[in-house]
Order: sequence, then C-alpha cells, then structure tokens
Amino acid sequence: MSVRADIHARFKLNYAGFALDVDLNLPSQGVTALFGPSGSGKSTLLRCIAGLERAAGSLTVKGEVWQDETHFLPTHQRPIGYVFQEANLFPHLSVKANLNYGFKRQPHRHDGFSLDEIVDLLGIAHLLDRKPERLSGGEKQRVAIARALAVNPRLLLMDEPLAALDLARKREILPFLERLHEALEMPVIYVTHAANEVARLADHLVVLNQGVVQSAGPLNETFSHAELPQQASDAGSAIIEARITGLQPQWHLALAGFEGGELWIRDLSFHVGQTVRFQVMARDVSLALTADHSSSIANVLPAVVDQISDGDHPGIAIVRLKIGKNYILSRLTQRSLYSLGLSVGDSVWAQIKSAAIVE
Ligand SMILES: Nc1ncnc2c1ncn2[C@@H]1O[C@H](COP(=O)(O)OP(=O)(O)OP(=O)(O)O)[C@@H](O)[C@H]1O
Repeated sequence: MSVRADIHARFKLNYAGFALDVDLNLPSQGVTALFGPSGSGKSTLLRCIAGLERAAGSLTVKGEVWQDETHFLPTHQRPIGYVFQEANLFPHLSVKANLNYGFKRQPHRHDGFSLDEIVDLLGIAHLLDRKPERLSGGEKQRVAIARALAVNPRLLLMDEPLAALDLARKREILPFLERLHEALEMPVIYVTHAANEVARLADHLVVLNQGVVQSAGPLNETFSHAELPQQASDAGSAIIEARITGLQPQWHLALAGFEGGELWIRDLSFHVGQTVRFQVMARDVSLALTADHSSSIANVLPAVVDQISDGDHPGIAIVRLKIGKNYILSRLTQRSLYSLGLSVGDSVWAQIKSAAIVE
C-alpha cells in the first residue's frame, strides 16, 4: 500500500518519569499498529489522538486540524470511534439499544455503514436483544466495536481490544477484525503488544520505545527490523503479503507471488488471485552463495544482504535480506556467517524451508 501522509501527529507530553515525544505521518487507510513493550507510551499516544490527553503539539487528520498551538478540539467533537480493552457497554441496555445509542448520537452525516451492515460485519445479529451480562467476553467486544463504528467515525482507535480475552476468545474475534480490515475505508489505529495481532491485522507499523518512535513504515519493512526485541529470538520472523498465482492440486501446494519472488506454500483451499499473508520464520531461512536446487528445499530466492545484527545468543547472527521490495530475516550461526564471508550489499540465495499462512 502506498503511504499517504494523511494523519500528521506531533505530540510532546511529560509525566513524572516518562516523556512522550513523537512526530508521525500515518496513512489515511488501513490499520496502523502502535506496537512496543509495556510502558512505551502506546496508550498515551492513542489518548493524545483522541484528545483525552492535552499534549503540546498538533494533529491533522485528512486535512482537518484537530489540534494546534492555538486550538484544541475536545474529545466529544473529534469524529472518532474508541474501543477499549474492556467493552464498557451500558449494562442496563440491550445490545440493540447500546448500538442505537451510538447511532442516534452520531453528530456527523452518516455516510458510512448502515447499522444493519455493521451488525452483519461483526456477526452479532443473534445477540441484539440480549443484555451485556448475557454475552461472552468476545461477544461483548464485538458489540463494543460495532458501537464504535455506529457513530460513523472518521478514525477508529482501538486500545488492545483483545488483551482482556483468553486465547480462545482472541481466536474467535480475530476473523471479525480481519473482515473489518477488508471492509473499512477509514483508518484504524490499533494498540497492541502482541506480534501475532500485528502480523494478521496491520498494514503499517509504528514501533514505540520509551516514548519515542523507534521505527515506522509499511508492515513488511518495519516488522523485519532486526532491532525489534523479538526478532533476535528464535521466534523472529517476517510477514509478506502475496497473491496466489498458481496451484498444484496433486501436491496440495499453492504459489504465492510477491514483489521480488514467489514461494510455494501449503494450499489451504486458495483460489488464484487471492491475497494472503504469510510468515517466514528467521530460523527457517538459510543462506548460500550459489543457487542449490538439488536440495529438498523448493523455495530458493535471490536476495541482497541488507543488515547484519547479533542474535539473542553470542553464537547467533540475524541477517536481514532484501528480496525485491520485501524483507525477510535469516537466523544463522556466527560461524556460518563468517564462513560465508557475508557483508551488507552482497548477493546471496535464500533457502526458505517453509512459509506459513498467518493464522
Ligand atoms: N496519567 C498519567 N500520569 C502519570 N504517568 C502516566 C499516566 N499515564 C501513563 N503514565 C506513564 O506513562 C508511561 C506510558 O504509559 P502507557 O500506558 O502509554 O504505555 P503502554 O505502552 O500503553 O503500556 P501497556 O502496554 O502496558 O499498556 C508509563 O510509564 C505510565 O506509567
């Protein structure tokens, strides 16, 4: 996705022992994940965007100034939907009444989804007459998301919407978030510290650390920075968005094409033309100086060494590789790195043992 700088946020805020200092351009479409360790300032930044914190600075959303040196639009006048960790539904109202409350009160012309479409998108039609106390955690959160959409926001803010749910409920709700991701035209800013949520949902990534932006940009590029703490570990990986370009039914394989190459992946009943996201674990990528097609590894792609970093053990190195416009990581021993004699800019062959669809 091309990044149009349609949200510009510049904030400075000081608490005792913590300072937020960011200057960000975010795209006006798709999901931007605010990612980083606990206490890095993700929620504080989201609250600044919502006007819940009065930070110094400015905020422009699609050409509208919400805040600058001279004026500050209060939260209730900002056309936002806000989803918190806890659903915060009105306990005495049915699901339908909770939704209508948002729908009636929306101050702006409703040119987004109809309430029926929102209900359908979140799969909550069968819950409309229930009170919140009779909903599961996952259902409550789906209703809370629907309520946030019912105000027809121009910007949807989500603060760890899955964090309060157990793994089963997270699994249940993620497909709905993915549907939202496909259907929504409005930008979504999504706070999380879960790498798997980033992998599934984000198009754009902002990594915060101690109140400052460590890196920001399109998902593949930003997520594959070897400096991100989890990338040095055995769980290090890259996310690539691709399109299914061919199928081999007799082998249950599908060919996933992306800018720079194509990979065989397991066929999960894909159809040609379908967009997929897959994850390549750094530990599943080995490097060679020549293209060796004699091994059992089907996926061998030409790549350029972009960055070399230390892993989480003195014997381990992480190599970031550029394949066309995409990046992947390779985890190898320092000894292998030494014997290959690699440095930044060198051409290599990346042997990718397996690539899995992000689930
Ligand atoms: N109202 C406040 N007054 C003082 N300090 C605050 C306030 N709100 C947040 N902080 C501090 O600011 C820092 C950033 O907090 P924030 O909640 O934004 O982090 P976070 O990245 O969202 O963390 P988590 O993932 O744990 O939710 C923390 O050190 C926190 O203690």
